[in-house]
Amino acid sequence: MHCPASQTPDWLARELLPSVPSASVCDWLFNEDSLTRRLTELSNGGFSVTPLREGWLALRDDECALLDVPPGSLGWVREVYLRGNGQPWVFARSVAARQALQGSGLDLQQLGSRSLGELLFSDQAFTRGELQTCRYPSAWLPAEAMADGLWARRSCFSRGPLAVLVAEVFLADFWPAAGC
Ligand SMILES: C=C(O[C@@H]1C=C(C(=O)O)C=C[C@H]1O)C(=O)O
Repeated sequence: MHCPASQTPDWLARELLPSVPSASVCDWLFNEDSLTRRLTELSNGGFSVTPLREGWLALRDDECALLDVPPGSLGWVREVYLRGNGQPWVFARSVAARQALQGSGLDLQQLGSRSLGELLFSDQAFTRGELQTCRYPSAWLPAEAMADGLWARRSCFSRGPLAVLVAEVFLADFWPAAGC
């Protein structure tokens, strides 16, 4: 799905943000620990993952740029809700280019409602790249979660030639639950 340039977000590292969010928001945007672990703690064990859409799709321009593959490259796309006590707290979109996945041994297609984080954080061979943030385009969210100006973050988990780009959008109901 080609997105007009006006919609392609400007992902920025913390030090490049024109205005820095509150300390509590920054903690969620830039903390490098597993979000699965943190949401499990915040929900007192009430964490769950709901797959929304998965499949081989053309990756978006901002994804291709970061993964350093040609525009329109095919990749595995996994979109999920991360829920706290049943409430959608985060919309996550994780992608990996098809040619990098093939032969990598990483089988994203079998994950289902297990957390991708359990895979990425249990394998010491994965290294996490810089965390970047943006205000996520509302049109890229599921209809029921659409809202302007939601904070998102993304980072790339790499293992040799394989790169998994994980974007996490904090939904409106998350911030009151986190006490922010
Ligand atoms: C990278 C992590 O995995 C989480 C789990 C995801 C999934 O199951 O699709 C997506 C985004 C992540 O927040 C993590 O726990 O930090």
